[in-house]
Amino acid sequence: AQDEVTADQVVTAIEGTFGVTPGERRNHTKGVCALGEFVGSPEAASYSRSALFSGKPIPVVARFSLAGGNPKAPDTTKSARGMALEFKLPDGGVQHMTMLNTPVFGAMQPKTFLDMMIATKPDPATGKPDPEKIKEFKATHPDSLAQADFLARNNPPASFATSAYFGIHTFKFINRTNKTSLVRWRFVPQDGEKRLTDEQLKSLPANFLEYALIERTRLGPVRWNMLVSIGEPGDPENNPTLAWPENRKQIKAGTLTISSAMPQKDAACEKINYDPLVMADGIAPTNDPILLFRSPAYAISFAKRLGGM
Ligand code: HEM
Repeated sequence: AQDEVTADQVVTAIEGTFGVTPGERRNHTKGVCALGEFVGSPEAASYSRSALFSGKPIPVVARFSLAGGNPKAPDTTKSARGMALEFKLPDGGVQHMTMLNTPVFGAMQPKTFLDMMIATKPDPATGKPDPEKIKEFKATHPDSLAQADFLARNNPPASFATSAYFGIHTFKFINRTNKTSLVRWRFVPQDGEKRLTDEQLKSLPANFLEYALIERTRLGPVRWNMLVSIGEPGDPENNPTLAWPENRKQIKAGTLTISSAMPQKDAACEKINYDPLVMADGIAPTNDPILLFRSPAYAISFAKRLGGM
């Protein structure tokens, strides 16, 4: 049954597919740290009483990453990119947002994610995943297709600074009168969305994203608009593989400014567990089974890497 899948099983399967880099994240292993701030808008404050939307600058510790447990994954890999944010609120509270550059996720239930890890495990004979197993996985897991399709059709970003990042899950905003709104958020780059060309996919070296972000922040701050869509009755609430209709009411909830970036070793983001369920008053989770499953999986990965495993 679906609910028999444990976080331990899934982290073990990630390790089986990608191997283990001791002391490092089991997933999104390759990444870069960054620092900045967020300023929320009054319109967002009417939907959420979170201190995030007070209008005062909120310090942010960010991490940009490549999906997967390979610390040497080429930056041209057609996998997801991540942006994780830790907001440090004035009252000492903390808010996390841990996002991908795909509008939807590739699993409706943890079992699909587990089966994907098992199906993509390299065959010892070839060192590559078995195409037959991947075919079989896709045929039996239709909830995996939308994200895979997005990644196949859209080349990876040319820079972490030229990508949009999506919260993917539905969350709840709760305002001062206790009114709850279902929301989905995304961060859209003021530098514009720019992807690698097919030519660059073939010609670029394995490592350029970290350097490009550090160089970009040296030229001046990098900004994203935080956009929030307000859900309507019937919009999928617990299914991160389904997008919402395009015409939902959308507000600008704030501006993220990244002012510096640095290699992750010994930097502020390295020892953060960007558990997406770390939330402050005014924002709350839905019952999305993937969202709820992430927390224990990240805790296992975090405990292992802190222990040098
Ligand atoms: C069953 C679903 C998922 C599992 C099992 C999973 C597992 C993991 C694990 C084990 C880590 C490393 C945690 C650490 O050591 O700190 C991680 C990191 C990450 N995950 Fe997930 N994940 C899932 C779904 C998602 C989804 C839906 C998103 C985005 C909406 C996402 C975005 C990220 C990002 C951006 C990171 C890197 C965070 C950082 O920079 O520290 N993951 N994931």
